[in-house]
Amino acid sequence: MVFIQDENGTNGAGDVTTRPRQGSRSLPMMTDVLGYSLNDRLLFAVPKKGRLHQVCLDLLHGSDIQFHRHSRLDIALVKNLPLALVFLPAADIPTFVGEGRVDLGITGRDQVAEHECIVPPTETTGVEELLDLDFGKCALQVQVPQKGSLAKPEDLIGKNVVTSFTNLAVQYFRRLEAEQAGNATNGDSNGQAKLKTAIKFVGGSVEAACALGVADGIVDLVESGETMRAAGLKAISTVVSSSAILIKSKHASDPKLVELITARIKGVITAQKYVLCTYNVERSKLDAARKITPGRRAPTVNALEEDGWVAVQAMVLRRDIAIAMDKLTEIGASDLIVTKIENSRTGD
Ligand SMILES: Nc1ncnc2c1ncn2[C@@H]1O[C@H](COP(=O)(O)OP(=O)(O)OP(=O)(O)O)[C@@H](O)[C@H]1O
Ligand SMILES: O=P(O)(O)OC[C@H]1O[C@H](OP(=O)(O)OP(=O)(O)O)[C@H](O)[C@@H]1O
Repeated sequence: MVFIQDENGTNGAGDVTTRPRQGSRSLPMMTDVLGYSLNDRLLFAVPKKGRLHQVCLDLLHGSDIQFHRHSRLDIALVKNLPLALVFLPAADIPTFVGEGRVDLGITGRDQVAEHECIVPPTETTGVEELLDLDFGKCALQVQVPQKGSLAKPEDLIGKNVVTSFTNLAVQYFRRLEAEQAGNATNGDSNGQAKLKTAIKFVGGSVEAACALGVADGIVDLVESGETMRAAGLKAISTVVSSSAILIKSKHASDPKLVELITARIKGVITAQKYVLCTYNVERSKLDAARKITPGRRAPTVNALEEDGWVAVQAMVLRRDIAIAMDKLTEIGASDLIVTKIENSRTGD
């Protein structure tokens, strides 16, 4: 049972009934709960747990998407927009959005790739990527024990591989086996020889599988590499590179609201990526200063009361700001101030 909560934060159990949604779809919908209907609301799926959960909540907060969610409830109505949040496991979000049951979602690109292995997108189904959210960066990698004879992915052919991403792993080893057999294919399973490599599913702590003798190698996510190193593993190949993405259904019910939410989220992501740098510099050094801080379009330059000096303001990538400040200091810039950007609309 999925529960729903009204705008005032009151709890209520939600019946699941079949109702046509507004727009072109006819969908099973949770409706008429405590007098509130979801039919007029855009549905937005958010990871309910795991690595992406808190970052997504912060992103919603930064985008002024206001809601109150009771800890036991998987749906929360948004107070200030015709939107309802649906809290789902990251792995399930591509299914709900891909089938058009939910309009928008945030999940990892790896989860979309895993889903698309078994449910390839068609003209009317599957998800569209709206934004790369620049967090949740990781890579799905083939890993083997540091000590041992396995050195390349081909060495795992015919052996045991453990993963939570069985579809991507099957596709990967199917291609590898076909290549080894001198019969390269696009990885499609139709008419292919039986897979020699055994791909086994585990839901978590995949890294323990080799040490416990369940696997010869694993296919698992790596970010910092700490888990892999601690488990005595090394990466020998990358299956998919991933980050969190905003996705939409091909039948999203309210395109204007989708656009508004995308713009708000993009504003927050951009704000997090950049800082605002202001400083004073001699006008004779302005060209050099411009090269160091070109801004997104161009820096803002204002005359100072003091002759021969200007004040400059420009957005600078957060990761580049220390080097930019070093270089500005070298050309004689002074009064450098770096400010956090709370939110932004950059127009592209
Ligand atoms: N170490 C990591 N660093 C960055 N992103 C990650 C990492 N691990 C997973 N992710 C991203 O987060 C998504 C969800 O993974 P996670 O394991 O947190 O979800 P979960 O299985 O729902 O949660 P849990 O593991 O708590 O049950 C992954 O598909 C991936 O895109
Ligand atoms: O490279 P690292 O920064 O160490 O991150 C990688 C780890 O993060 C993920 O697991 P998570 O911690 O989410 O838990 P899980 O094993 O239960 O999936 C992933 O499955 C790795 O185990």
